[in-house]
Amino acid sequence: MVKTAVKVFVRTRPTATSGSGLKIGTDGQSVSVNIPKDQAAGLVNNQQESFSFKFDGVLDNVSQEGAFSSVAHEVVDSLMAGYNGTVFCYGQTGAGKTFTLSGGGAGYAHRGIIPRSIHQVFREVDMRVDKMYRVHVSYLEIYNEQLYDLLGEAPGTSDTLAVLEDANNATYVRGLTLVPVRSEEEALAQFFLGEQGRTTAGHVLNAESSRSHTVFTLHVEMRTSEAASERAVLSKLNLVDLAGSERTKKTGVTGQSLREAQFINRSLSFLEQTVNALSRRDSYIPYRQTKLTAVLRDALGGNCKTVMVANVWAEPSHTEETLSTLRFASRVRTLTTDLAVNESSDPQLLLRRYERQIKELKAELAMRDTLSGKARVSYDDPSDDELRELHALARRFLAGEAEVEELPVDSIKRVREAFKALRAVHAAVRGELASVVNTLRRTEDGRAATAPDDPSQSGAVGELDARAAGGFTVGRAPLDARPPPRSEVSYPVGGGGGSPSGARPPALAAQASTLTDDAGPLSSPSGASIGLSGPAGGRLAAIFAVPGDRNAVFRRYKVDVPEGRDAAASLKAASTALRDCRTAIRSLGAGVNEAKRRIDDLTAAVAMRRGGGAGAAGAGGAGADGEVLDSETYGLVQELKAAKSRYRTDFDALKAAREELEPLLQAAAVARAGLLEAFDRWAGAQSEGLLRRMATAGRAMPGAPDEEDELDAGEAFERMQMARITERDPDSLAYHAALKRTGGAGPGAGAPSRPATVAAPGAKAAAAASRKQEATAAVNRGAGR
Ligand SMILES: Nc1ncnc2c1ncn2[C@@H]1O[C@H](COP(=O)(O)OP(=O)(O)OP(=O)(O)O)[C@@H](O)[C@H]1O
Repeated sequence: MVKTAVKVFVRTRPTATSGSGLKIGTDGQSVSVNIPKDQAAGLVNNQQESFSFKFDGVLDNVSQEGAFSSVAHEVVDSLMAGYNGTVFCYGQTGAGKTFTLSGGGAGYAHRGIIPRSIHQVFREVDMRVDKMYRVHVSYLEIYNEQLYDLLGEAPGTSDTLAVLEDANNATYVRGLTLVPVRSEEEALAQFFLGEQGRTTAGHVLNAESSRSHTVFTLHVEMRTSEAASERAVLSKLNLVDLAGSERTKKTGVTGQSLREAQFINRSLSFLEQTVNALSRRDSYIPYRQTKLTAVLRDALGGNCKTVMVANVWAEPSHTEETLSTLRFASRVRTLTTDLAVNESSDPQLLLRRYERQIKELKAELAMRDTLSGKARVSYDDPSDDELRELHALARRFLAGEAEVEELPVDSIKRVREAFKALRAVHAAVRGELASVVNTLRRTEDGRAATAPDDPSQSGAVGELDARAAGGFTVGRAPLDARPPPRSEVSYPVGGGGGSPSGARPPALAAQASTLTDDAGPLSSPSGASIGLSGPAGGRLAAIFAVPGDRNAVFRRYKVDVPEGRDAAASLKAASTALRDCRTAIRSLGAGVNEAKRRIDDLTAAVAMRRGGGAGAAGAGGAGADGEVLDSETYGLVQELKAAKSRYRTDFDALKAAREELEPLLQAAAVARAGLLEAFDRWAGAQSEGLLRRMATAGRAMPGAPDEEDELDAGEAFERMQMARITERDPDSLAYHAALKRTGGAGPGAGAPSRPATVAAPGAKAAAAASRKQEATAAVNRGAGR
């Protein structure tokens, strides 16, 4: 932290009248005010005649450029180096505060400190190529002790705004809109827009008097480079235009103007009290007494480089106000602030720091284990292999295998994993049980439905229960045989448990279920229309022009764009292979089931013949165990053997086909993803190209007149005007463009932004809102260009 003195400059409003009593020293820093002795009090009295003050500079007959370079240039420099800054103008009403800060009318030469600061900020941004900058602006108004967001969506609502302190004790306004701006023109447009929304009204002393305090803030975020985003420095520059103090008795104001003047005088008097307390180094500083002092807290005694401009209007009739302003200014000059760069706590930076800390803590734990003679414990996350082992152990542990008496849990992490493993085993066993019960139930139901009295249905040779046999099922899975939730099956538990047909990864299953031979319609939610170029562009442009018809474009992409055609062909090939494999599985499954039914029938027939003693004699053959069979039984047994052999062959073929299915599913999913990705890439490139072309052509919408199209008279004049401005002073182009965007009123231009009559607060807010809406529409129209 560096202690810095608040700087104070006096600026005089030019006056034709002589005898003001204000004298400026030749050093350009001192100023004195002479007050003639009060005749009524007699010639010999104690009334002081001359008051002298010394400041950092007196700006008398100084141009706007001169005022900016004395007052604000250095503050903007330190803003760009990461330091907060505040420039505030103080003085009686009509003394030139708004002229100094915002400028006088739309004249470029008369622009004030705010437009000039914006210009300097963006010039620096352009010059410092080694740094990344992000700039935001905000505009706050304090009117009758209420906060107003001049850049908010709905001007006039102040309920959500509040002055708060952040974790570093810095002041900020919660709820205030921060508008991102990428250029001088954008920032100026926001400034002009905010000016038009001010809740100001005319006044007897000065028809353009500001009856509110305003704070225009430039927020700058700087990083050394985008990639190495660790060092983010945040700084802000507050440019504060205080409402002018006035002696209500002298001006004779009444009604609403009197109320406004009372609020202004009250807040300025609290500002004075705060400055007095700070300069006396009191332990309690009454910052919270008004919104103004709360907002200016950092500027007066916090982390901020502060400059005050004391505006004086040295007419003889205002000598008292001039003296009062100079007195206040000299007290402000005794204040100091603590200056420090505001490095942000970047989340990336924090993450890296925490990672380092975790590493160090782990190393420390390991060292303690070694010192206390404990066996080496790993505090890292268990590897996949370790997890698999732990889950296998959990299964064996639950099965009560003798040699597994306990699970290895030497750290909290492993205790947690052991519980997870037990839960997974439990879920898997429960799933298996449910599926066995369902199979049994289905078999029972099937029997009841087909042959309730047939004893041969009890199952004998080659009973095909795919799950029990460690195989698979063909056909539909029961409704309640869905895989358990993901968390319960996060690790396979090993063993020969049957794999239900739905057991492939859910994501893959989901993808596969949406696959169609031609990749189907594009399910992307975005229906944005996009532009086209290239050989196919002509034909496709019409489709892209229809918002929301992305599917049509996608269909054409697969036909007309070579890259899309290739990707679609790959997907078609993968889908065909997948479909063939599925057909083969279906037909093999049917064959296996048919073979199984045949085996069952033959088994039953053989059993019946044996039970009936039919094989006792005749020219038959010998059974496997040497039993003599009659020829018919022998024939059935041979047939049974052949059926079993066919069953096995079909079964093996089915198994092989099932094994092929998974890679084919994956290949189809990959091909589909590849096609969609290629389409997205291509569509992105097309729309970027279109935007670029539109930008170069200076048009917002396709279909706007081409460069060579004839301009109407207004456009031609506008173009000529801009060319002239560019020729005369290229720096002023942004200023004029921003003025044009916002309706051309300019700062301090008075009507129409400042009505000359006093309106009721509600009417004023409504007028401000409607002015702002019109200007916002103009800015938005401009932004599209
Ligand atoms: N240095 C100056 N050079 C030329 N004109 C000036 C100067 N200072 C002030 N003026 C003119 O004086 C008039 C009053 O100035 P301005 O509106 O800036 O006063 P103010 O202090 O902001 O008043 P208020 O507090 O009532 O808003 C304006 O017309 C402005 O152009």
